[in-house]
Amino acid sequence: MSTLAVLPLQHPLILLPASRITIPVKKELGQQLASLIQESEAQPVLAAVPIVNADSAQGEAPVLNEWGCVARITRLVRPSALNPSETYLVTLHGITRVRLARPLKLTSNAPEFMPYHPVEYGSTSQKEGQVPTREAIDAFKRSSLRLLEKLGHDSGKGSRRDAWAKFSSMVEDISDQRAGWLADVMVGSIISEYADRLEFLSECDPEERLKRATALFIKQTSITEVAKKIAHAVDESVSKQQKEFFLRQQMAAIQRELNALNNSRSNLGAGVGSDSDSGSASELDDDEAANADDMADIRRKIEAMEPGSEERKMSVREWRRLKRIPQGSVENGVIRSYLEWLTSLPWPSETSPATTSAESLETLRDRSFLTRAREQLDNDHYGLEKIKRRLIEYLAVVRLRQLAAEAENAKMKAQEEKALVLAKDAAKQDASTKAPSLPKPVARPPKANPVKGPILLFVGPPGTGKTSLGQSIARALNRPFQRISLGGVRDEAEIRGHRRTYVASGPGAIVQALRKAGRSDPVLLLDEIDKLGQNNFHGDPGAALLEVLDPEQNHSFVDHYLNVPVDLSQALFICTANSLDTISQPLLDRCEIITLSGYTYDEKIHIARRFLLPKQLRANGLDASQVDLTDDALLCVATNYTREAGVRSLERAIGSVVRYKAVDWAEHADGANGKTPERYNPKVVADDLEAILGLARWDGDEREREERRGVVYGLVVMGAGEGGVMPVESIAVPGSGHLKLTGSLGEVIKESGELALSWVKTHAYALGVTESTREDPLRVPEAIDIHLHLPAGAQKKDGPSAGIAMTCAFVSLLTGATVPPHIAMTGEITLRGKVTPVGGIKEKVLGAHRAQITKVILPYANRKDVEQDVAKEIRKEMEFCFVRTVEEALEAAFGKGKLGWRLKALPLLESRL
Ligand SMILES: Nc1ncnc2c1ncn2[C@@H]1O[C@H](COP(=O)(O)OP(=O)(O)OP(=O)(O)O)[C@@H](O)[C@H]1O
Repeated sequence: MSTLAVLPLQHPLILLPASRITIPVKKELGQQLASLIQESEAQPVLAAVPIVNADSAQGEAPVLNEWGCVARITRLVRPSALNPSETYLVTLHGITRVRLARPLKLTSNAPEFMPYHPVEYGSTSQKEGQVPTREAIDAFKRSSLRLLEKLGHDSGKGSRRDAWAKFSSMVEDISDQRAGWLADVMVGSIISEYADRLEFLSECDPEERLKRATALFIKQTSITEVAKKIAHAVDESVSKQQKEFFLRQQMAAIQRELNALNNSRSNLGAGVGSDSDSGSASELDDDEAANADDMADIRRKIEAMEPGSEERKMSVREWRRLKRIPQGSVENGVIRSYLEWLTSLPWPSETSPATTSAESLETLRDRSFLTRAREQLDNDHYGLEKIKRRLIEYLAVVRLRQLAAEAENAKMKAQEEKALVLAKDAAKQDASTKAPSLPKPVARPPKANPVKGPILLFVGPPGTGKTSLGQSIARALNRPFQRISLGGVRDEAEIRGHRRTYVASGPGAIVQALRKAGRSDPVLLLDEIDKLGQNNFHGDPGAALLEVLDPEQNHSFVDHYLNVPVDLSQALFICTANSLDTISQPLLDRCEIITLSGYTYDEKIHIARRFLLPKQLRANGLDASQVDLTDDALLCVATNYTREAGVRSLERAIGSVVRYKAVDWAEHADGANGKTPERYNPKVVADDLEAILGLARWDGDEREREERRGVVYGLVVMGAGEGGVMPVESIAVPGSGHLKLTGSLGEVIKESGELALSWVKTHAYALGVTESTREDPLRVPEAIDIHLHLPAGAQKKDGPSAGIAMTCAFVSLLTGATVPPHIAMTGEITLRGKVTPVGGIKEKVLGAHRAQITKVILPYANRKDVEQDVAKEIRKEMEFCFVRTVEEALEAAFGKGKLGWRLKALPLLESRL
């Protein structure tokens, strides 16, 4: 009997001989173990005895097993210095069984220290040294080999399987004396049942131990078998579910087919449009039937595609992929929507290879086509004579080219057919002599030359009828009309589509429009191309448009999403823009510019009467007898409420008036508030407008214009292409002879200001501002700065056309003479005092007319613009002064003799220059 330190092992830990465990121990215990290690020379041993009652963790006194295991402490890991409260880790290696010589009673805090206790080694008993009987060893070997084989089989490939195989070879080779030891090793590593292990620990007779191990292994083998069987059963039930799902899917497909068959039968029986059966079908079945119908539709469309064409090849490829991919998967949805897009485009088909539709061809062939087109334009738009004339020319060209292309097409087709007949004859002759040759692939039939008509670009302020002219052209040509809004398009993909790899990708605006049009020859209106985003990291949307608009390239336009060339050569493109400034040069080069500059009041009244009022009456459910808008009232709306180049706000205002009258009429008709239908007054006069539309926005605007020193009125064209009047204000402030320019001015307009001041300084003596030619009017008699400002500072302004207005402003400021507020001017000046022509005359004159300016000063070279572009009524109503020099401009602005010229001074100055 000897004494050993007893280490109680927490429930359910057990250490068997020949096994190893690593367990955490508390600080006190760790320290005790550490001192044990320090005291002993070799690796110290202790008795690891399991605590058998599971409740000891909850504070009950622990009960130790009678048997334990002598263990060698092979390793002790101390907690780190940084965190000393951590537990120790001790690794024990079981050596042999040990029995407590007498029961050891522990207090509840037992695991915190190791008592020394007398023990008896199992090996000292006589039984331990005995060799087990042959039968026991054979039974043990058999059972362990069987178990190991099962474990190896179930663990699949890898290191575990190898470990079991190693065990097997050990079992086979083990000597009879060592069989007990092997039983310990195997039970330690295979058996996990606590009670079994505890019992096994108490068995010190090798014979008995082998028998017990045999029993345990047999039990384990059957457990493994049962577990496998259960797993297999679960597996089977899952695959059964899958099978059931698959069969259900098939059943649904069969059901759909039967439904389709029934539907077609009932349609045949009851005639098309009958829905006698539909009541009995469930909504849920409808969905499936619709799905099947869609697929059939896609299939039909693919079959109708021209054989051998790119689109057909692509569709067939995708269709096959679609069939392979299970329904309901994401990929299936992606392919399906792609196929839906691809098949919904108007591709040339086997039956109609020519891309221009029969209806539009018929319209073009009609001899009265141009007369009808003219009628159509007249019916839709008032005035715009020049533009209509240009559009008729355009339509004539489109017609001629299209007809010529058709003729060419017919000729090519005839040739092709002839060649085909010849080839067939030759094949017949060949067949009689040789083996039949393979059929040749069908090539795309000959195609009409693309119609390369000019691309029209309508430029003008909002509401001048650009979009509606495009619609009229489409109506005249009997083609579908589609509008593609490009305002704010920054991403090339919006025009060309996103590649299919993107989530939620789709085709671009062009392909979408083509699908909506349903024909390959629509009129496509590219609206607001001046608002197209510039080149950025999303690509260049303008560049994509260039390809669309280029007749040389657009017969094979590739949308990123479809990835199949689309023929756009039959489509007619019309662009619209408010101004040309932001349109890129290459894009402008492709277009023929048609300018719509706005309407005179007279034209507006006509447009309102003929088009806008009837349209609004229709929209609001009234007829002409219920609203009588007098000319005065219309003019008042146009002048005081909606001062614009176009007629959009006018239309809106008329809409408000009509709605007001609609309410009024309804009240009278219903007899509300003592009103009767007889007392209803349809007339709307100018005085009623304030009650309907509120206070006039522009009323008295002219009165605010004042005749002041240093202020003159210039003419401008604003961003949206609208002409108007802008004051040029200047004041003198104490300073040192500098010029300050404000109002968000660009480089050119700033230079123009400096130019004007230089001219004025040079002519200061002649104008009587200074007493000698050497004096600087900004320094003598007092040193001043001139501050010139153009209001609406938030709006960017540029261009040279404010030259004469600025000169007049400086002259007015320095001389004290003033320019009357009914005069406005535009014109560029040179350093030598010449007035050179400027653009936008029509818009500016119309703007001046709207602002009730009665006299405009313009460069002489712009005379022809006024004569050609400005309506007669306006020319009659306004006075035009065409000037060649600044002196003439000053005289026109200030009035004859108002400025005290020292005439003799001029030649002197000239010669000095
Ligand atoms: N000459 C005209 N005759 C009859 N109606 C006209 C005329 N000009 C414009 N309209 C009408 O004015 C309205 C606005 O025209 P539209 O939409 O074509 O303007 P837009 O020039 O395209 O403007 P935006 O630049 O804002 O797109 C339409 O209802 C149109 O029918």
